[in-house]
Amino acid sequence: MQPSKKSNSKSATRPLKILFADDEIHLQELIAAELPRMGHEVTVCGDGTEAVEALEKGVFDCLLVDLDMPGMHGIEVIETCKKIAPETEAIVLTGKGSTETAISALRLGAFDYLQKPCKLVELKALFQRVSAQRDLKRQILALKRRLDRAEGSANMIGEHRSMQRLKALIAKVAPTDSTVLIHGETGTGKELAARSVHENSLRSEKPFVAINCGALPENLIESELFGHCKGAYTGASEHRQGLFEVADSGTLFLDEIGELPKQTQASLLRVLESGEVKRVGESEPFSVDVRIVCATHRDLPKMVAEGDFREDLMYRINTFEVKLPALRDRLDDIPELARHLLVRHRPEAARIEAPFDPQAIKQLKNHSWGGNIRELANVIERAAIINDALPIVCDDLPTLSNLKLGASTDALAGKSLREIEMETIYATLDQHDGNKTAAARQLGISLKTLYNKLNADISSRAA
Ligand SMILES: Nc1ncnc2c1ncn2[C@@H]1O[C@H](COP(=O)(O)OP(=O)(O)OP(=O)(O)O)[C@@H](O)[C@H]1O
Repeated sequence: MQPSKKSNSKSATRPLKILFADDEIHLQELIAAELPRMGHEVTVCGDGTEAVEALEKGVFDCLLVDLDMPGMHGIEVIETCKKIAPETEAIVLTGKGSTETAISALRLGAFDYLQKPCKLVELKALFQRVSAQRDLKRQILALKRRLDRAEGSANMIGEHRSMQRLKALIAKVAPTDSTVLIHGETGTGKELAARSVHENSLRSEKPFVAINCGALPENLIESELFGHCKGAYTGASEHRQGLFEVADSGTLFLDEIGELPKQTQASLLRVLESGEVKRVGESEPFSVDVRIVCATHRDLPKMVAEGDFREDLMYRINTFEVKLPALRDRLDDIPELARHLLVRHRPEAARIEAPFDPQAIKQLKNHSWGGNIRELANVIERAAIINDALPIVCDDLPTLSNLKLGASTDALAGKSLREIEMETIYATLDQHDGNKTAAARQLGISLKTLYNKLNADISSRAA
């Protein structure tokens, strides 16, 4: 989707899909001609039964319904509408003297009522309110989902060169509508980076909606992304908006995109290319204006080569790729990060010059941080629970050997120190895919010492 020109949608009335039901022919003709002129799409029905059929089949933003119609009464239509499509706003048209019935309609959840003969300007204003109300509802929904995952602001801590480069890239790409692909190991801050893209974009006032593509069963993911119609499958008892709709005019963050099932990859590609979404079970697509940010810890080109990820989708999403550094490659950022994470639990840490004892910082800097900042956040949270005073000291942290080797002392007993040392060296090399410079840095020894130890080990085995 390339919606840049639509991003001025902050105050404009969003085009609505309106269902109109009235038995008066001249009104049907008027509405069929005038509503499209206001920019809306309208389906006209001559009675209540027809309106209910239309509600069963499609999704509407708004139902405009007369009360006194032959056959099914308007009130019944509203009742049915609230059952099968609770998100559709109902507006009642009443003749003189039926104000009481209109009030019953409001009690049933109707949005408002208009008395006949009504003026087009009144209708227009009402649709503006419906549109604003729907925007608000979407935002609330998105906020609720965000709140569930609330983890503070999108402020990315880190002054290491790699972080400075990353922040500069985000600042450049954020105001555009380009799709961004964020690559990084687990816990490196991919979601935070995605939020930062959103918050620095022109869409910052609009919803930011996140979904972990690996967290939902294959049969639910399409419905979660694109929505579904009532009856689309067993258990779909009402129409439901998908996240593309919820994120409309905002940003949709597709976390762990590499985990998306093959079939959904095809559907997603269609949506990204056409800018149109079709709810599961619905035949008519509708346009959405969504900026996409994806993230993965997987090697997508490798997945493509192995046939697990669509090549065309990869090229569609990697327009702008950013890589998040692992925490072990920016250990100097640890003091600031640790303070930032501690403030979440102990606000007073923000005002203290040294909320951590220097030895504790040293211990934190010595660890390999396979789980990156998420792991650091857990260690800090645990420390904040153990120690209710500041500064945090070494005793409040898990012991370094446990952290570093990830092994119990039982597993080490019976081995010589030399064996343990070599096991640690080989495990660290494995972690760094054989990169000796990175392994030596993490082990806290020089590259030369690492070579000496490896050579000595090889010679002793050969002897
Ligand atoms: N640069 C940063 N500054 C401050 N906090 C950060 C930073 N990066 C990550 N965090 C924090 O670390 C935790 C993990 O971050 P986030 O969820 O964004 O990582 P992720 O890469 O998306 O994780 P996963 O791979 O598990 O999905 C969060 O609490 C987040 O706020």
